[in-house]
Amino acid sequence: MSDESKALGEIRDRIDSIDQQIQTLINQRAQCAKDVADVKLRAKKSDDAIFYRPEREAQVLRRVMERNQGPLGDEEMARLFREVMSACLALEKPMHIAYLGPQGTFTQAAALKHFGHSVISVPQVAIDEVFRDVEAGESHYGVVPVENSTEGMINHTLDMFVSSPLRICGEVKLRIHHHLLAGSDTDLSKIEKIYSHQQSLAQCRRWLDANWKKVERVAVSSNAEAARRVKAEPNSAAIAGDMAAELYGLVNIAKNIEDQPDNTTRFLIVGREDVPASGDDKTSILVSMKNCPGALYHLLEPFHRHGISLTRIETRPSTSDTWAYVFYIDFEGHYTDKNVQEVIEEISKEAVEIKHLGSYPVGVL
Ligand SMILES: C=C(O[C@@H]1C=C(C(=O)O)C=C[C@H]1O)C(=O)O
Repeated sequence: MSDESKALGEIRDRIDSIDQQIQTLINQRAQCAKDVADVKLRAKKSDDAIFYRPEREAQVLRRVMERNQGPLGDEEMARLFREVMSACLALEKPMHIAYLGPQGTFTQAAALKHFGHSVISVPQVAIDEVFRDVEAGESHYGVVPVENSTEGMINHTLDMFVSSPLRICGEVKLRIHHHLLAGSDTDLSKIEKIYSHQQSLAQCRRWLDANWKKVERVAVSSNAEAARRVKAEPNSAAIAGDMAAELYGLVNIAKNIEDQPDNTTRFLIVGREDVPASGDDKTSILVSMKNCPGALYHLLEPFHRHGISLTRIETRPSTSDTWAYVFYIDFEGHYTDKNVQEVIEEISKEAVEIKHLGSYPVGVL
C-alpha cells in the first residue's frame, strides 16, 4: 500500500467514525424535539398544538453562527442546522406552507430557505390565494414577496394587510439571479419572444436592451410559467431562475443577467399567531393618518425621540375615506418592548387607525 492510500484510508476511517457519531447525535436531537412536542401536546390537550416556534429557531440559528469556528462558513453551517431542525419538526407534523406558485418560483425557493426542505410546499396562483389558504387554516404559514431591491415594493402584498387578519411571522431575503433559458434544441437566431414575469423583465431591462433589443418581451404570471411555456413553444426563451430551469429541463443560454448584481427580494412569512420576542426583532405596522399639515412629522417624531430605527416607510393610496394616508412602517424592536409600546401609544393619539401587522425575528439566513 502506498503512503498516499494509507493516509487516505486513515482519514476515511476517521470520517466514517465521525459520521456515525453525527448520526447518533442528530437522532438524539430529533428525539428531544419529539419530547418537546409531547410536552406541548399534553399542555394543550388537543392535537392542534403549535410545534413550530419561529423565535426559538432564529435563536438556535444565530447561536450556531456565533459559535462557528470554521472551516465551514457561518451561513453554510446555519443552512445545515436549518435542515436538521426542519427534519426534526417534520417528525411530529410536516407543516404545509402556501407560496406564490407555480412550482419553481423564487417564492418557493424562499419558502424552502426559511423552513427547510422537510415542509410540504403548496403552490397558489396569486398572492390573495396564499393569504386565503392560511386564513382558512388549510396551510400553517404562507410566503409572499414584499419588496425587491431593484424594482421596489410589491404593492399587492402590502394592500392585502389592510383587510387580512394574518400576522407577519418572519422575513427571508433571497439573492435573485436570472438566466435566459431555452429548450435544448432551440436555434438562438430564431427566438421571437422572451417570456417572464413583469418584475423580472424590469430587473433585466438593460441587459435585454443591449442583447435582445428586437425580440418581443411578453409578461406572464410568473417566471415558472414562462419556463413552462418555453418548454412547449419553439422559438421562444424565458427569463427565470435555477429552480424553474431544473424543473422544466431548460438550457441556460446566459447566466446572471440581472442589471443589479446585488438584486435581492425580501419575502414575508404570514401566519395566524403572534411570535414572541427572539432578541433581535422587527415590527411592521400600518397607520392611517388624517390629511392635515405635519401628519408625517407627528408620525415619525416619536420614533426618533424613543431611539427606534425605522427600516422602511411606504405610502399607499387609501382605499376608503377614513384612510386618508396609509403608511406601512417597519422598525427595529418587538411590539412588547417598552419603548415600542410608548411610541405606539403616542402615535395612536394622532392616527385614525393603527394596525399591528406583526413582530418577527430579523431574517437570519
Ligand atoms: C423543539 C422545539 O420545537 C420546534 C423545533 C425546534 C428545533 O428542532 O430546534 C425549534 C423550535 C420549534 O420549531 C422547541 O420548541 O424547542
